Amino acid sequence: MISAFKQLNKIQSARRLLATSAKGFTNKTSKLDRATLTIKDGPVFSGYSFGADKNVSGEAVFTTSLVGYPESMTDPSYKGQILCFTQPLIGNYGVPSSTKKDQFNLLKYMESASVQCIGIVVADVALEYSHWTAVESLQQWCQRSGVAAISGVDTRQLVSYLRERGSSLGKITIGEEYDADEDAAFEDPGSVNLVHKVTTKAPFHIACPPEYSKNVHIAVLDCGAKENILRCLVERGASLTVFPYNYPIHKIANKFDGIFISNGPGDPTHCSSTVEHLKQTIDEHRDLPIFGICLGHQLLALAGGAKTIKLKYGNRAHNIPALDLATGKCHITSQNHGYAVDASTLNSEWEPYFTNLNDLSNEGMRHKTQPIFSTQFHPEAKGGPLDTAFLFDKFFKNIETYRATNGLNLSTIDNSLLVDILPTERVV
Ligand SMILES: NC(=O)CC[C@H](N)C(=O)O
Repeated sequence: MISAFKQLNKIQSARRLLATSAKGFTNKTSKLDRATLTIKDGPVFSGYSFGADKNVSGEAVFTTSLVGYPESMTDPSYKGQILCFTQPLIGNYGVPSSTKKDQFNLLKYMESASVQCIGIVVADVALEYSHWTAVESLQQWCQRSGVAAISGVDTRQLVSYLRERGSSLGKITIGEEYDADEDAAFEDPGSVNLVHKVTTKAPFHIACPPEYSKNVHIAVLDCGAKENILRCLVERGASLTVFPYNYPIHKIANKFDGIFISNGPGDPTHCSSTVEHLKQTIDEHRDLPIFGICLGHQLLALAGGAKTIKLKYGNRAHNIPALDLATGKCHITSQNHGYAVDASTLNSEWEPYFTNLNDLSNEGMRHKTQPIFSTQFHPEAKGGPLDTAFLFDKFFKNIETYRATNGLNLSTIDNSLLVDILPTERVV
């Protein structure tokens, strides 16, 4: 099998070499170096490096999103992965500022301060770009960020393989012809606790500007929260205190109006302390609103006694249909996940909330008697459609009800005190 792949790849790389030299794979100043993408026990693709001069290894996954490469590449859930774009031309609108902030002191264009995937794979890279927000090219951004990037890959062949065999380990190596037989071990980012790498190292506080404030205070468990999730909470009127993912949140949950559990990278079963803390929070604070997204959904499910599974190749796209089991409506959703909740393991206290209409996997759940719900998809989008943004409003509605019944008894933390004593940004 492997030698058949090698044979095929030799022919393909010879063809590609002819095609690319005919096109003159150069930018204004330099010729692109050769690079190789090697899939463990699978095909080898030769192409051209337009990123960092660095060999990387990780899980190779693909997204079918058409736009949003800056958002995807800075999404902490992609930590340690090699991301293949099926959209054949990537980079044509350049890359916006990675430091510019909005009125909430959140990054305006990016989902975190740095690129999180370790490498990208594209069929064709646009070395020239044009967009009013762009400050650099994708090539410049990858080089500056130490991210390996390979173009000239037949991404249709790669994705056919990954769909057939499932997500696989891969390597991008820079330089002349590369011999896969001399390969060192492939690194499996799924074997380590990736959340530990992306979570804030200490609590920080985001104060809601007075013109937006509804005096709501939410505790966020940061498993690698996307910036736009934080924005969706703050712009609806909440101040946020953001905690490391393993913070014993049950001990102080009564000081907040609600708990939010974020997205994040890797296998949810690596976060056993979070699961334990959530279990206690659910048991001890029975009317406290809780909302989880993606990894947050999976952790809540584990806390509720359900199980998670690894999907064959995951769902990474901006157009995945999810059936709302409460209303019978279909929403188009943004997704990025490799694991899923096994809905058949939800106990009688929980019910499925949404179902994926492509592969029928679970897309959300809700508690039957407590104000707790969660989604596998990303209602905050960035990139992707806003069909399910109403779920943030639902969380705030639950908070309103909670405050109406518990307001006077709530032992809240003085917001102005937190502004004074906590940092205002993620602690790295
Ligand atoms: N976006 C996410 O939070 C991803 C969750 C989890 N790491 C998965 O791959 O399933």
